[in-house]
Amino acid sequence: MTPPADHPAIPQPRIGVLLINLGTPDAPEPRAVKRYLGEFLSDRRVVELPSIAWQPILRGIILNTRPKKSAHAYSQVWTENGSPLAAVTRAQAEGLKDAFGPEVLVDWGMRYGNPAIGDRLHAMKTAGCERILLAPLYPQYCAATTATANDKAFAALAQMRWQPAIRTLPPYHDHPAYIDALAQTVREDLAKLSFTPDAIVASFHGMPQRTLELGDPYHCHCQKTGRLLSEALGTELVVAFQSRFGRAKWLGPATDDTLAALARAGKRRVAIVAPGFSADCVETLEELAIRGRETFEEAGGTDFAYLPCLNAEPVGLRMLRSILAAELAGWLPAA
Ligand SMILES: C=CC1=C(C)c2cc3[nH]c(cc4nc(cc5[nH]c(cc1n2)c(C)c5CCC(=O)O)C(CCC(=O)O)=C4C)c(C)c3C=C
Ligand SMILES: [Fe+2]
Ligand SMILES: [Fe+2]
Repeated sequence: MTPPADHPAIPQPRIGVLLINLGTPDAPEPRAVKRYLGEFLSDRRVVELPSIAWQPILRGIILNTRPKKSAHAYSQVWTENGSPLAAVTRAQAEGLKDAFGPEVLVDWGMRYGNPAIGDRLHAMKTAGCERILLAPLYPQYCAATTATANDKAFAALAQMRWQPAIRTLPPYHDHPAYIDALAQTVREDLAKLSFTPDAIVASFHGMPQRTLELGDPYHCHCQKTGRLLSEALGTELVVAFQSRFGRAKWLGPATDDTLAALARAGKRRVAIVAPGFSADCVETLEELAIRGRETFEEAGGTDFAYLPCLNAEPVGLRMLRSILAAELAGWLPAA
């Protein structure tokens, strides 16, 4: 039946998959970094302090000191395609473009900065997506990453008259496809090294210790990934937590202390991998690959290798395709 002439246009129904990562500055410059950090560190899921106490510290101290230092870190890893985190997340979305058939649109968005989650959800809805899978690309669940990404998406959906049906990607810290993909890349990368490491470190992003006590499963998810990866590789892994921020107690052991302690204990050859990051970013490429190496060598280490994340490598894309396809079950026509 033809709709009346004044009926709003209704596009062909489609399914959307929105890959979500943390977000990154638009440029490796203090002004852009300040804007990004201002949004990121004002998120009450990230810094769980009352605004009245935190905002004066953030605006009065942190945003006047940190952007310059962080901009320098970003400038050391910036690529011709922009920030590594954005470049890789874009490449992951492009790499999965045809993975689920012509009726599935794969896009990407960032929790902070650009492309904004709300803008991408509106674009997907305009393109006809009546069902959307939100996929925060954090293998280990954390309120400061997974939950806030979903919160942001739901805040955008709250503005829509005709909301799409929504699913969210669960944590995949112990998913066999994820562990197998990690084990395969670690094995292949180790085989390319000119040395055999005395120790392999699995470094995860840190969190305040208090979040573990309050019931966030992040620490347990990281430990489980570490154990499963160690079992898959058939070798011991040293689990550590990086990127300490602020004065509160954070999960430990700290990655920098661990690297120095290994060197001092005579483990002179070390490889380090960051299984909690689905894309290489300033935290892996600058903090681990550059500063981690310096820390290790200053403590007497001789050989250091940073092993890249799964990124948009074929093995990483195969893993994402498999875990996303499982979440689309019942939405996609049976294969
Ligand atoms: C992978 C999980 C992550 C958790 C958990 C996390 C918690 C967390 N982070 C900060 C502070 C900063 N993080 C920064 C960068 C950053 N963090 C993650 C991931 C997690 N963060 C990623 C992927 C990145 C890289 C972004 C990029 O542009 O490449 C930064 C910015 C860099 C810097 O200035 O050092 C800060 C600050 C807190 C406070 C926190 C939990 C409480
Ligand atoms: Fe972080
Ligand atoms: Fe735990």
